Amino acid sequence: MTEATSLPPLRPGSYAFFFDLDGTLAEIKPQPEQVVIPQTVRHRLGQLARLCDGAVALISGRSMAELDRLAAPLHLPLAGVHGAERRDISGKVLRVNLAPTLVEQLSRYLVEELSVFPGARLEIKGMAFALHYRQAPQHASAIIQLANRLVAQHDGLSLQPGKSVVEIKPAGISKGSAIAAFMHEAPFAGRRPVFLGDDLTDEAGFDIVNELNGVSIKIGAGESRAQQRLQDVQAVYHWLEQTTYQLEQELNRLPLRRAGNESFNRGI
Ligand SMILES: O=P(O)(O)OC[C@H]1O[C@H](O[C@H]2O[C@H](CO)[C@@H](O)[C@H](O)[C@H]2O)[C@H](O)[C@@H](O)[C@@H]1O
Repeated sequence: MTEATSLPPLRPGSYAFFFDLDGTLAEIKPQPEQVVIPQTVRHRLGQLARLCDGAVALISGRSMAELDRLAAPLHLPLAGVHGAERRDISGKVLRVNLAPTLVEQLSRYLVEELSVFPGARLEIKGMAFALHYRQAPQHASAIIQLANRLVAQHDGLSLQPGKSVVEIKPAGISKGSAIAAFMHEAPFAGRRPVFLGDDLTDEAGFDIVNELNGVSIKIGAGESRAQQRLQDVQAVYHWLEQTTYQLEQELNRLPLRRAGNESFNRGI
């Protein structure tokens, strides 16, 4: 895996950008609600979206409501809850839901079961449940076992391990299928996908991006199927700045090139 540098220059408008959130656009924090995307980074994302006709999406384990809150005032195409919900550029939303009775039953069960592990936290995301143990590392294996047991008992559920968290989500969804769906529709279709992510859930995204001859970038240490690596979130911010600058320069050069060609054609 190589260190990620700038993207190979392509015709402006050739790239589509997909960003994971926690650990990629925002530093990991002790609690999920402490996370922020710095204002300068949101500004840069907006600039990038303008430079590529809106082909910039967030692909996250968080719910879309959370993503909108964290990215405000941007209103980007989104895939939330590891791909269980998706909003396209026109605002159309698609969701994979669990039966309401199952959600209710699992919520009640998990609240009770996690209450015996001080520091553990349950995040209920509608169709998925994140069992956080960042503040209860001594209970990690018991919490993972609990999640495993539940998934084994219910068809239609699957496990998503992450950073100090194990999540229970609908089976058959992934960040990879969310990116693939975006790549079939405007303004993403026909472009080369670039995806940055830091965690296990992002590997499915790297797979599809690799298949589509795109650029996959792993943030931080650890095994990955991504082609390139950036050291940390600060390196992502630097990469984003460089990439936006590069695209802007390429776009700015276009009218000059055309003017130059016209002069050439007219023999001036
Ligand atoms: O796919 P992502 O955008 O990376 O989201 C993955 C999960 O991120 C959040 O949890 C993680 O970040 C928290 C804040 O830094 C941290 O406290 C926690 O330990 C991490 O697991 C979020 O709470 C989850 O819902 C996301 O699925």
